[in-house]
Amino acid sequence: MCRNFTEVTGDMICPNMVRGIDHLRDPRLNKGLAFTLEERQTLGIQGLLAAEYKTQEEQLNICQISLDRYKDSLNKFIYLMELQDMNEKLFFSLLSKNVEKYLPIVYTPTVGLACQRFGLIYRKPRGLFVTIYDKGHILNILNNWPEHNVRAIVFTDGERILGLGDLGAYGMGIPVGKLALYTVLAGIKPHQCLPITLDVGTDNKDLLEDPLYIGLRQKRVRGKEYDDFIDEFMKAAIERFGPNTLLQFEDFALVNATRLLEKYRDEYCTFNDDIQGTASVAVAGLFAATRITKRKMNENIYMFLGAGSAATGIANLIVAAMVEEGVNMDDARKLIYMFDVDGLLTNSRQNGVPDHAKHFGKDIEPEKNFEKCVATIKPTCLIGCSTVGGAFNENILKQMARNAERPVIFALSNPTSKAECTAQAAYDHTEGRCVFASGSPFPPVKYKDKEYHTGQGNNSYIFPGIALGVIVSRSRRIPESMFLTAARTLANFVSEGDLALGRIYPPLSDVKNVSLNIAVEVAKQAYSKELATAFPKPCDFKSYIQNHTYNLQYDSYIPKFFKYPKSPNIKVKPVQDAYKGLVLFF
Ligand SMILES: NC(=O)c1ccc[n+]([C@@H]2O[C@H](COP(=O)([O-])OP(=O)(O)OC[C@H]3O[C@@H](n4cnc5c(N)ncnc54)[C@H](O)[C@@H]3O)[C@@H](O)[C@H]2O)c1
Ligand SMILES: O=C(O)C[C@H](O)C(=O)O
Ligand SMILES: [Mg+2]
Repeated sequence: MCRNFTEVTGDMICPNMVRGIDHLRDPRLNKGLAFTLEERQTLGIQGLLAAEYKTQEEQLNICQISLDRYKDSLNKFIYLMELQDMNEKLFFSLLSKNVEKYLPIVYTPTVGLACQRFGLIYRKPRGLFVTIYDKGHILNILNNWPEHNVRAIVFTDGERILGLGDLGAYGMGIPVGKLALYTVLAGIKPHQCLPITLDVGTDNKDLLEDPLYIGLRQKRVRGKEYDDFIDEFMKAAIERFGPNTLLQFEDFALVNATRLLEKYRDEYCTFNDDIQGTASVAVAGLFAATRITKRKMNENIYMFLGAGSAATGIANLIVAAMVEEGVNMDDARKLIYMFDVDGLLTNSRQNGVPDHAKHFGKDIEPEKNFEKCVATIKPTCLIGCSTVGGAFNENILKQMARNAERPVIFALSNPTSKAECTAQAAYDHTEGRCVFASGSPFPPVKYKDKEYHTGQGNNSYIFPGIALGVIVSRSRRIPESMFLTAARTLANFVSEGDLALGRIYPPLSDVKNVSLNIAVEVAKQAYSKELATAFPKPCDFKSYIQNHTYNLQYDSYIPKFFKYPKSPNIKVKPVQDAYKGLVLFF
């Protein structure tokens, strides 16, 4: 039996005709043993499956049992990737069912390990690899992508994968993981998402010598040739998929991240997740923390370890938040200190202040000892975006406990091994008085017989909702104000119960609702700023957006008008319990 794809799925457009067997081979159509007998017979696939019928719920239980059998997190990751390649709805419904349990596998920290071992676990390709040698015909490569209705691209050049450094083409795990979260946390349809790795080589010596490496085996191309390549990619992306295609920069190194964002933000529908998404989630956490510390945003002194993409993104949004609350911009900047690999950002230090962080250079004596800075400057908020695991040592944490009654400590570097301190260390060395968040999840902390559930200050609370709002409104651009709005929306979701548990973010199980609300605010802003291009403007934003999201439930492949002809000679008899739902002919 042949049918059109559009007819089958309702929203996929594909000129190819779909045969019965394609329902087993195509992960978007496959339901495994959940094909009813009627479907099996209608599609001509009866006998290609075992006789048993299983509901989606039963299949989910089997997946959970299978996953629980694996002790090694990388094996869990491989299982989930294979599930995604086999049965997309089952994959996404499994992740949605228990976000707290499965996010740490498809996302940080396990995705970091998966990227490091990408050559070993690479089986079925997912996403596009565009290499520097495709320069001049990138559009042709994008034309090879079989989906036409792509609305969002997450792309990396693999140079700063989490805090793990240059992983070259192995970085593909990141855009794939981010886009899985687009669907799980915001309900964006999977076929509208495209992960891309821009392969310009790698400067990672180990990878260049790794026999398993799958990318270009050469040093990174830099300078004009790199810039021209990125330029051609950006142009080709919108030529192929339309002018309002969302282009999310992910895990670019500091040398490129800020300058590329500045170059493209007013010309394309683009944002840098590490700069802007991170800023938004961190500021949301700081907003929520004010309810515990009773200090307003401008009653804090902020100290960053790391002054790269994430740190300066956060610092700039903290300033914007204070300005919105009536604080003078210069006064706001004075409250923020930064410390990078060369020491405190002071105007008189040897290498000067890097351009991207120039607003935060201070006219004080240079200092290379971070611990000393924490003791003399006495920050009340300490924010780690340095990629240096364990950098917030016992002395530093104890000093923070002296600096404030309720010190705020964010260890945002990923994956877990790169976190500036663990949740347990933060509580132990601040007598349980800290307000803590980390980029990767930590298990609950016990301090003096009380259990605390610390929050995950990760941009995953932000980028899916921003993307959903941008996609549904077809916004032409993504102004900075959307990230501040997203931060306020997220902070409003933090309940008194969360705060009592020590959490300044809502539980991960609420993220879907958070994303929906962020999307509503983002879309409203797109219309009010005349950036939206989807018309007519919706009356009820929430239900409009909900109507555009992915349905996790299996589709029925029996067209409504189709009545399966029952032969009078066939006796239909329901079989015993083991064959629940399956009707066999005897
Ligand atoms: N939680 C989140 O949502 C989130 C979001 C983005 C980035 N991050 C994490 O933050 C980290 C940094 O990301 P980025 O994009 O800012 O990277 P980046 O390369 O742009 O910046 C790293 C910064 O750390 C500084 N640094 C390096 N070694 C240092 C040392 N020994 N002492 C002091 N400073 C040092 C560098 O000078 C630089 O300023 C990564 O681990 C990343 O995973 C987390
Ligand atoms: O990927 C993450 O978990 C967050 C962030 O984008 C990062 O680069 O660390
Ligand atoms: Mg990132």
